[in-house]
Amino acid sequence: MFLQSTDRIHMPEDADAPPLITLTRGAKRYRGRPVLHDISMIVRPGTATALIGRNGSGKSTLLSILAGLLRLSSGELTYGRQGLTTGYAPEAFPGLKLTAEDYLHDMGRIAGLSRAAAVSRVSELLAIFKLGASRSHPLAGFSKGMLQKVNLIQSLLIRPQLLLLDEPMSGLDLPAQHMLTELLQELKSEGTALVFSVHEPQTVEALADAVYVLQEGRIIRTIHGAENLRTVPSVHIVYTDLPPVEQQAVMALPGVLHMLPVPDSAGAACTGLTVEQKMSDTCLQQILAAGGSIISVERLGGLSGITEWMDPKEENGSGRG
Ligand SMILES: Nc1ncnc2c1ncn2[C@@H]1O[C@H](COP(=O)(O)OP(=O)(O)OP(=O)(O)O)[C@@H](O)[C@H]1O
Repeated sequence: MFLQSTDRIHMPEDADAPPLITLTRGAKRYRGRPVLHDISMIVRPGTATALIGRNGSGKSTLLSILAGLLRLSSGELTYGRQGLTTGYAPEAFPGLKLTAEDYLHDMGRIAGLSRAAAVSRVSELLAIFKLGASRSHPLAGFSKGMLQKVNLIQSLLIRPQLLLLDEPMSGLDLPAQHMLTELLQELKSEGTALVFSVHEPQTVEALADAVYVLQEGRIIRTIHGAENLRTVPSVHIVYTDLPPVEQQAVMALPGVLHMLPVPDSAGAACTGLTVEQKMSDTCLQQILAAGGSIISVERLGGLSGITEWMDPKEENGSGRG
């Protein structure tokens, strides 16, 4: 199952945590041809950053740069920690002659795990990804989705501080997508920073704290804050506090996503309530009936304005439209 929206709203992005990655005015040229221009971004621990954009917009190139596999042509990339542990699952993964477990054991050793630790972690992840029965089969005979699972497993062997995933849901069936979403949510809550390219709005909604929209190598839009990254339109209502029983009754209304105390310039104790738009009238009526005063009502952005950058690749053609 995907996490319910209410499960994630209590884990806000920690805006004060020192950045793991700071990219300043990064640019990349391939044989003189510019493919990334003036890219700036900050990635903090325990956050998830989604890169979206049509085919060829530069997402994979940016992820390779963050992974340290490609050099910037200009600009600056700094890491906030020495010895930062990074996992990286590239977009394409080759079918090798090695068996899945031999490959993954080798990758574990390369990542610095002892033999025993590699064997144990590989077994754990093969079971989670439901690949245990194929562990001793050569990767050359694996399906696209099975190869993607092996690709993801190799990126997770060391529980990295920074996890870079290029279209992680690609090729996965729905149960595997749900499982991966939960796994990534767990890693994020443990402090791993996620940066991933994605074409599925529901993955953005389930995980992301920030979205960068890329078009022809430029960031054309950024959206920060999980509240603004919901597929369902929502409304933020600020009202003067109600007595506890009435306050709880409002919280229990269907469609309520988030309730927090908010400061008010007049000094009154106020509550900020985020609610699905279709339930906002009901909430407003209940607040007024309970004696509260409405201070403000604001529609939150939602993902509707950016889903055009996320539709499945197969339907995008060259993506230059
Ligand atoms: N090795 C390379 N040499 C030359 N050009 C490249 C190379 N890799 C990528 N490019 C070009 O860089 C641009 C960005 O490609 P990139 O793979 O980063 O896009 P993307 O957003 O990840 O696309 P997709 O959604 O199709 O995976 C494209 O125009 C692509 O042709």
